[in-house]
Amino acid sequence: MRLLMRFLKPYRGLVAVTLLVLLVDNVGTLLVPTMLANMVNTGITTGDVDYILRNGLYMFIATSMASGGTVLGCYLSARLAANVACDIRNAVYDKSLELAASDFERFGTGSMITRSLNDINVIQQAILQTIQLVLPVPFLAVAGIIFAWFIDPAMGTLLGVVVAIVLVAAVFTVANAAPIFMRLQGFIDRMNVVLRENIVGARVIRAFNKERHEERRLDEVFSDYAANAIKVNHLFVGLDSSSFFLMNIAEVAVLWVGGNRVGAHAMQIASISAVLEYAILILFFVMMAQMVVLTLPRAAACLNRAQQVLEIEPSIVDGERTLDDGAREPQDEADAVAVFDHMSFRFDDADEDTLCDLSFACRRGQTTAIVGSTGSGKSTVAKLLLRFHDATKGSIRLNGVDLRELSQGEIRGHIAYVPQKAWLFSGTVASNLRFGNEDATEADMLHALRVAQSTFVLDQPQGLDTPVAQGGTNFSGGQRQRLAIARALMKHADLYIFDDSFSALDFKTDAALRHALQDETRDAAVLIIAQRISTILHADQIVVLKDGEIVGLGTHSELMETCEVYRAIAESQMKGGE
Ligand SMILES: Nc1ncnc2c1ncn2[C@@H]1O[C@H](COP(=O)(O)OP(=O)(O)OP(=O)(O)O)[C@@H](O)[C@H]1O
Repeated sequence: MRLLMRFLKPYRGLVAVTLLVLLVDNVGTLLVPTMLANMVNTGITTGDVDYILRNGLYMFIATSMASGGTVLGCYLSARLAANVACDIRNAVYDKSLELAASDFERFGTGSMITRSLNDINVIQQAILQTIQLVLPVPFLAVAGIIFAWFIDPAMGTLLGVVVAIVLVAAVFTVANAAPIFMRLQGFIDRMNVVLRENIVGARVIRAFNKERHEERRLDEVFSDYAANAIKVNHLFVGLDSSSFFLMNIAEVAVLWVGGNRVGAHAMQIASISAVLEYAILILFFVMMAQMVVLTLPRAAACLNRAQQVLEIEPSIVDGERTLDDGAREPQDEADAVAVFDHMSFRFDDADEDTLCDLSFACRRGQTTAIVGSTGSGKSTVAKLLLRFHDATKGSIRLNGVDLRELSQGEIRGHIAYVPQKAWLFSGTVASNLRFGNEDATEADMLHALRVAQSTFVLDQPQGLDTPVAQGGTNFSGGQRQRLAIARALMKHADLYIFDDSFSALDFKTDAALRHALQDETRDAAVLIIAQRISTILHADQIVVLKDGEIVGLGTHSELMETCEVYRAIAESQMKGGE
């Protein structure tokens, strides 16, 4: 609730105007039955045309208030709900970008998608329906009973008793329904996770003939959701029918008691229809409010889930220093761009260090390579440099400043990164390249494409405007890698990181690309993570990792003589046909 208040606060004015408009609508609606009764009881029975015309005008004004108020109220409340939902959605998204990888993993991608889309839609609907259908109920009920009481105190009392009975029944139903709605959101989360896995991994499922197995798994998840949704529908059906039954009973009671009162000359005939209208109006709103209130626990659960994301304290806190603060490595290390200083790192959920006591420097104008068997921690080195995680022991410095003292934006502004899995965004080649530099000219883009050996784009009829599907799936693995490299080259960085970015390239393209890169990155440090020895053969220094520890550091020829692990990797690849 606190969260909702926080997001409603900027719209205080809109909230006030919306409530005022709804009040005008409700007052108009309540006045019409009494005016109609007066017109019949006084105007028509006495034949007073002036009275009928005057009262008709008042009725017209009241009806205009009611109908105008309804239209405007619907518009304003829809606008308010949409704005608040949009703000919550943006806040959740912004927070998800702030979170460190380990923070994000606490929720998982599937749950984050449900929280950002489905949950916030539920909140939006709840805000809208609460304003339109729940908030008017107390006013309509109290004012309607008072109006009926003024027409005839006995009828007012009768209406009060009926409304009280219906309200007690509503409270009872809502209390029983709340847990079912709370569970529903959890099932949606689960469906999202399993569906995502199945859609993304569809080809693997087919390749392993696991369609039946996955169908059963999905069926289980869908059935759980369906069983719960059916319970919800039973509830609504029960509620609907009992509400209409109570409404009809109330109408009969009003006609019965009203008829007797007219027979006893205690009330005039048209007053029965006025009281009947108040009864129907109040009971209809109570019925609708009941339906909405039933869904509020679900909306509260959704709000709570959004709050869980918004309240999480990112485990990576931005520092305040900038790289222009003047700190530099000592004179003899002046060319060091990134320095690992006895750095160790352990994942939160791991029992031992993934990287242990790493010490090496990536120097300006030089290429540093990292090799090692799979799982030895190569990609983790890149992620630490980008501050997706913080070192557990020791430190990493960028241009002489400890990464923990810098903001993530500052760090990433000085690093160009090509991830292991080359991911492209839906759009065009140009829009993907501009991701690296918003102000890039066409000449900049063509240059980056040439360096990255991606001129195949220019052979396409649309050139730079060639469409790119989500993830870049309309390109081959090697083409995607080269476009991701071109995107990184759009940025003028101090450090270029290529995480296994040449693995899908043939040897000729790999060699041509590395040759072109040399000129391009002459003034920067380059870090290449690779599995293939041929890719890093000419690196100025090669770091050999084994189980997260450095077991060799030197050039290719030095390591061939001194490092057994390196020699074993190199020899296995030579035998493999290189
Ligand atoms: N988010 C994580 N939580 C826990 N452990 C992780 C996580 N990510 C990676 N690891 C572990 O850290 C180790 C190093 O992973 P990393 O991806 O750095 O290896 P790599 O040398 O790049 O492997 P590859 O060559 O296969 O890409 C692995 O044992 C892996 O299981």
